[in-house]
Amino acid sequence: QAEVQGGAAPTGQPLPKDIAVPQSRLDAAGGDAVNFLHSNGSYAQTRYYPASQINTGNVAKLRPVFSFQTAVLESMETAPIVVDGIMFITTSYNHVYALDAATGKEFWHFKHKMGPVTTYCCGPNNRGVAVLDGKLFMGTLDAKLIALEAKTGKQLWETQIADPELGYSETMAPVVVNGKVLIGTNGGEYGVRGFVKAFDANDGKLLWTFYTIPEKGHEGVWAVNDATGRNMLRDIAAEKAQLEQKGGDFYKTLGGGVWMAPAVDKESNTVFFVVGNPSPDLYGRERPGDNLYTNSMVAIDLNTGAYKWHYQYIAHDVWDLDAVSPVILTEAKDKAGKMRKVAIHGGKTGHIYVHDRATGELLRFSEAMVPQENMWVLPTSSGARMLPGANGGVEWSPMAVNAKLRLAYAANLHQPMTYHVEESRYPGGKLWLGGAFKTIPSEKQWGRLAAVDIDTGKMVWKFDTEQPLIGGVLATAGDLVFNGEGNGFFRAFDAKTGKKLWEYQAGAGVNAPAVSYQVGGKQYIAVAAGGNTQLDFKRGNTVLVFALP
Ligand SMILES: O=C(O)c1cc(C(=O)O)c2c(n1)C(=O)C(=O)c1cc(C(=O)O)[nH]c1-2
Ligand SMILES: [Ca+2]
Repeated sequence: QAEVQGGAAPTGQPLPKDIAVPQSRLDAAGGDAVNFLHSNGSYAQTRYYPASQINTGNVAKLRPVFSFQTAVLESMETAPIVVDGIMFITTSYNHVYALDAATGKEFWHFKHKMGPVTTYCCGPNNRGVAVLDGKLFMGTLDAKLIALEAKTGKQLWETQIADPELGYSETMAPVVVNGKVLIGTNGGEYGVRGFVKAFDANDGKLLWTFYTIPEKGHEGVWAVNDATGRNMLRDIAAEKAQLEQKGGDFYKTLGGGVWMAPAVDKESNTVFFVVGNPSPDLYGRERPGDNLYTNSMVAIDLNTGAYKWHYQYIAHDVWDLDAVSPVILTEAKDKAGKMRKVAIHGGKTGHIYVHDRATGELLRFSEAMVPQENMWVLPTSSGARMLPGANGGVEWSPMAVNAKLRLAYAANLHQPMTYHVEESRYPGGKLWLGGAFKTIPSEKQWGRLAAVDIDTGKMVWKFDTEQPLIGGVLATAGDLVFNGEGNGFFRAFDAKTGKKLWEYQAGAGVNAPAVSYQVGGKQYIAVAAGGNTQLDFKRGNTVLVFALP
């Protein structure tokens, strides 16, 4: 139940104006070339920004306008939200700042009063706020949802989403729609039972819950192959015998986090998201069956949370290959050449999957964007080498789509790993991997920004980087693509060719998705440079903002 209070008082001063973002503005956000109202730009999450003042012809002149430093020197994954010249950013450990988006002047600073228990697997991250009317919403590491008054930073209410003692925690940016705040959970490394919940934006009351692990039927269809038709080397007979013997009660600890923002199709009233790995990550004997709906795309009803369809990429995953990069809603050709409404996902597997939006039917999967090897070798106690490693392919990094060019842009990793398994029982809300995935020190790691034709699945261009890429992509109507690297380089590319047109050294890892906006008719690009915990890229505490001179 929601309670009003809990948070520390914000420091600073109120905004000089009211923030007013009614539902109509959120609905129109994809065509709004002034603001950036959703963490991934719109409910369709294409991260395609419709302003072209900064474009292929002039981006070489892009230069910093200001750098805003937070008080928290830890990994930054925030997607700034920009409303009428005011920017809202978050940091690790759930601080929120409101600043002038043209000058960097700080208005207020809110610091969440963290509870004693936090159980995040991969860094104390936060990926941003959501906005509706005059309120901001943020999920916290101690598994709360809080609402702030946007004008002052004062906390309006907070509600406990789930029990952090059991491994529940929040890193994702919520999505607000029709008065509901939608949020999932992390905890795939802790034996949670994953979900997406809807809370009332007015008071934080729970409206519905969709569990990503059904109580009955999580064994699925005993799939032999993955989504691309490769045999996953399961011992189905042994799994069936295990299920017979132990029963299906382990649904309570089967994992299936949802830790990136869902997409929403208002026309069909549908919420689309992808579900992370089963628990424990590498030790499959604890959890016979397909482990539905882990490693799947899922569609549910916005009003009720009722199941519509799912498509599972990897049944009975034993490699921590979460489906995680946020779902994008766009259109693409089917095999017969007919344009269809689609939902797409970039996998840790290194494939982009294109689904019919109404049915989930897999229309195509792209060629592998990064090297694959030994798929699907089973983990062993001494370690089995398989590519991609457990971070992907595509990590949580949101992709972008330029529909005019028919291209999806994906930030990839190449990180050779060995997968190790060890017998392991549920440790009661503590980290529960059932083994380990280890990078191979003698093998080179690198990254790849890939542009994939969504109508054919072919990689049209690629730009290889020194370091594995994590953080996400922004595409703009200026035919540009923006992406950062852990070594501090933030770059702009020609969206058609992949030619590097501009770069800037930020001094700390640029491992967050960029955004764009305009103030007073001038277009800006903003990105956080705070490094990344999971890949141990150099930490920083800065949001950098760029514009033309
Ligand atoms: O299964 C999960 O619940 C879960 C959650 C998170 C997270 O919320 O940060 C990550 C992962 N898994 C994960 O597997 C992973 O590689 C990862 C990287 C990061 C990050 O922020 O850089 N988070 C997470
Ligand atoms: Ca995971």
